[in-house]
Amino acid sequence: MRLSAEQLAWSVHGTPLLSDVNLTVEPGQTFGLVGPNGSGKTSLLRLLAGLNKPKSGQVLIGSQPLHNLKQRAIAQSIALVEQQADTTDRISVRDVVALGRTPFLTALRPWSTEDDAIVVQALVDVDMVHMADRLWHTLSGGERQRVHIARALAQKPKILLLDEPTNHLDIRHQLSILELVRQLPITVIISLHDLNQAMECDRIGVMDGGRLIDSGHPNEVLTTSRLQQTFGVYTHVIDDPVDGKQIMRFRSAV
Ligand SMILES: Nc1ncnc2c1ncn2[C@@H]1O[C@H](COP(=O)(O)OP(=O)(O)OP(=O)(O)O)[C@@H](O)[C@H]1O
Repeated sequence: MRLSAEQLAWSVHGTPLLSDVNLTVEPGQTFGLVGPNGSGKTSLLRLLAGLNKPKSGQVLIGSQPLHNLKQRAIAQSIALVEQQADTTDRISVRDVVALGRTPFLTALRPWSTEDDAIVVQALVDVDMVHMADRLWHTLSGGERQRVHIARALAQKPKILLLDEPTNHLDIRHQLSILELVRQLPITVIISLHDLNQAMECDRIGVMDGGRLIDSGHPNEVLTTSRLQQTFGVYTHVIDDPVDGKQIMRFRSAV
């Protein structure tokens, strides 16, 4: 499903935090959102998920303006994995993931064995099935992160929004989650601080000061001059002798 933002702006107490964001992510694409701390990545993802209301402009899923849809209808299409989602409830890992099925349950369509299977598959996908009966509050940061991703996968979204999903993960789980996300046949927007990992996305958008200042193919967007100007680092680009891909080496802060 296509996701677009048209002339999006957002402000808090009169302070503009996002301005003039125009973006289209085609069905099935993985779009990497990068930018320095405070550049507006989380704010944009929350607007795209319908959690914050734009001050002006609109978000479209397919051809439907998001603001015309009820929360339940949005949740049937879009899943968001936030950076800091927490709960103090005594709830098992399996039950956290089962929450992903909530938008699809009705009196006429109660919980079924199909939902059980979807929950188990989501736990398998993030390598957490062995902890299905553990209580949420006993998990480590990285384990919680993987459970949140499983909850979003159980939602079977057409559009998946992920806010720095790898920030607590060990390297093996970083790579496996990114590989999983890239292979999903759905539209994905993922914010990432690891710019070498972002290079694996189909397209990249760069946020700076609440604006989407550039977007396009990773090689065209993450140039050494962009890294210097926007991220404040001097970078060398080298070719990986194994697969010929470009690797960025960050030498020093500007
Ligand atoms: N509810 C709010 N009230 C006031 N300021 C806010 C609010 N939400 C975000 N901001 C500010 O908006 C700016 C963008 O924040 P945002 O969290 O979107 O950045 P980010 O690019 O995701 O940053 P990071 O890489 O550090 O996670 C920051 O300066 C932040 O302090």
